[in-house]
Amino acid sequence: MSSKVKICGLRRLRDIEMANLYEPDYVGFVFAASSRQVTEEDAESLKAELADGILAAGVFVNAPAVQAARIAEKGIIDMIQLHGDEDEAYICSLKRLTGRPVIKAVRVQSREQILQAEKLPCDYLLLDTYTKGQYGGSGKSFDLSLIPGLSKPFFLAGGLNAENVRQALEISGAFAADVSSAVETDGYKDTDKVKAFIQAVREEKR
Ligand SMILES: O=C(O)c1ccccc1NCC(=O)[C@H](O)[C@H](O)COP(=O)(O)O
Repeated sequence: MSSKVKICGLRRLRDIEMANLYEPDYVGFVFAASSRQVTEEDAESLKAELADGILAAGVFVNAPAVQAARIAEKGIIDMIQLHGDEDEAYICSLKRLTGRPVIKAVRVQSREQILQAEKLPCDYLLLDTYTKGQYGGSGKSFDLSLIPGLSKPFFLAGGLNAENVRQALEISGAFAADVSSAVETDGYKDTDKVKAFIQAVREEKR
């Protein structure tokens, strides 16, 4: 099956116009502390302009479940992406409150850690690079040989770019490729880089 693609950290109207043009499967709005952080109000305006077929994931780090639930309830996000220390009880309550798919990020340090995370009641994993003091969006890659055989679909993240993404998808067997840093110039999403990344993922289909 062909791989999906997610562009994370959109925060300007022009980012949404770019997404509508190149049609990634998913975009991400970062609500956690980050240079890419958006407010609920920003995200609401951006989602209103996003084409119907593109799903928006809200990215949270140890946020109160009611915050994510409120944003989902307003229709600002279609999926919930958790990058902190959220546990089974937290994920269960979020699913009960929202009924939305949950993506649980793992900042990969070991194979065992990924296998443990697979037992969580999330719909997808997102395997990302462990960087001390940073919850995501580091632009750094990790050792793909740490990824065990998984029955749960997973997003592959961490230092992907248009040059390395096809090989990374082939090696890992990921359901989707997720990118942020490599499709930016000076901290903002760059149309040409986004286009090249999406094309690279989609060429992998052939
Ligand atoms: O991107 C951020 O600033 C961020 C901050 C806090 C938690 C998660 C964050 N990003 C989540 C993502 O989905 C990124 O796309 C993922 O970490 C990959 O980023 P990159 O290595 O820069 O491509």
